[in-house]
Amino acid sequence: MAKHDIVPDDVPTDGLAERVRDGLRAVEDPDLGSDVLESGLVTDVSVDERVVRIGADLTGLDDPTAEDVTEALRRRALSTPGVERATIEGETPDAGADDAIDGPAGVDTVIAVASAKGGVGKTTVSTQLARALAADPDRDVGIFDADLYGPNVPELLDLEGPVSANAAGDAEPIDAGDLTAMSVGLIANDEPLAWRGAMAHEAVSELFEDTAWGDLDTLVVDLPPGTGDIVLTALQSLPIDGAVLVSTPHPTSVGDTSRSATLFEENGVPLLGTVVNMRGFTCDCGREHDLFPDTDVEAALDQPVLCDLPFDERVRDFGDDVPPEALELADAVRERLAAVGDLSVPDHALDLRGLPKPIRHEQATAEFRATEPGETFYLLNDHDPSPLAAELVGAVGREGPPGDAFEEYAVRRRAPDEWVLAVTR
Ligand SMILES: Nc1ncnc2c1ncn2[C@@H]1O[C@H](COP(=O)(O)OP(=O)(O)OP(=O)(O)O)[C@@H](O)[C@H]1O
Repeated sequence: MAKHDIVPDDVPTDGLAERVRDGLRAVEDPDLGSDVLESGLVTDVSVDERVVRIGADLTGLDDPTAEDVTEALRRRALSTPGVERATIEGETPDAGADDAIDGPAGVDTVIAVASAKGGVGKTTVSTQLARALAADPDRDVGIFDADLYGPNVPELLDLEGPVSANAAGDAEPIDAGDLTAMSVGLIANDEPLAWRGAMAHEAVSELFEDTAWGDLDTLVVDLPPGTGDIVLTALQSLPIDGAVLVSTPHPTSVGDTSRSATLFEENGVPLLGTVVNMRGFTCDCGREHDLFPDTDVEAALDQPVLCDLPFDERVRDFGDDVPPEALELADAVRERLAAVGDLSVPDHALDLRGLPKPIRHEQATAEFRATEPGETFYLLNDHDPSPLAAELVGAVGREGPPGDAFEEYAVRRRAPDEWVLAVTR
């Protein structure tokens, strides 16, 4: 952020926003010719401790013009006596919203359950996890079966269609005891599923979006297996807060799971950990057998093992009692969610969404430089800010004395088009 050359301490901050607004009237809207306030290009001016934030609707302008206007607004704001810093924020309504779905309004947390391969127990784990989370009488929990090629949740929970629509035309989830459930299987009428590509993606995201989930604390999503396009588009379009991976302890399964982990990480979905399914069994004589005692899943995947599930009838029993291992899994998931949890974003976070790309870098660098040592710099973006973060940390880190450099930063995807970066200097 550019600093005002002279900041007389005695310039009062009372009425500063109004004085900045007056100054901005000298900037012309390049499309309409009138001043930027009259034309509505500037949508908001606020001041906090001599830091001015200007909301601007730059959506109709090409990048070079938007850059010029942004620069003119910033210069004008900084030339107002008493202003120390000035930041421009773009309008965000359509920023990056192409395929992204905003979370269902009443759903607090979405947990995805995924596996690298079919048949490793993903549906069993997601269904038992949902039941275990719902065992808390104070929590409302739903399950969304997005596994197009094996939508088995209805079978496990003994559910049948038809699915009815509410007055708004949204699909009503089916009551499944302590849970509510929706499955692509409930709308497919037992027809062979031969969905491909865009059609499959649309089926998953549309059903997710068009389901009347109501108020839920947690929604568990059983994703299709693999790392192909359908999983990719599902994890890019659904508002997932954290993912649980399911693997068997077989070294090949663990190797494949590490590729799934990479896919999730690359898409900014926090990994909560792995469930190692069919870890071992207890024989009739009572002895426990670990099928792959040498496999250190935690080390191989570099993420926590949430629980080891035995190969046992109990795990695949969806009767009245939730298996104790599933209750432990639910505890571990809640704990991990709290640990990786949402980065809460303060009001003063720099919101880069809606700004042309060249301006984003410039503004982020300026604000980051102005962050005091010990303070945390927060930034909102409509796509993964990791490359920008690495650039900031590298460039500004090198400016300080040796040993002062910092490399740690946290990136979270709060929604498909809302990413948060936090760096503490
Ligand atoms: N821990 C376990 N102990 C005993 N049986 C299990 C266990 N986990 C899963 N199973 C059984 O293994 C089979 C496959 O499980 P499941 O359907 O959950 O896998 P999946 O990964 O969802 O498969 P897909 O998505 O390919 O259909 C099912 O018959 C299930 O009952």
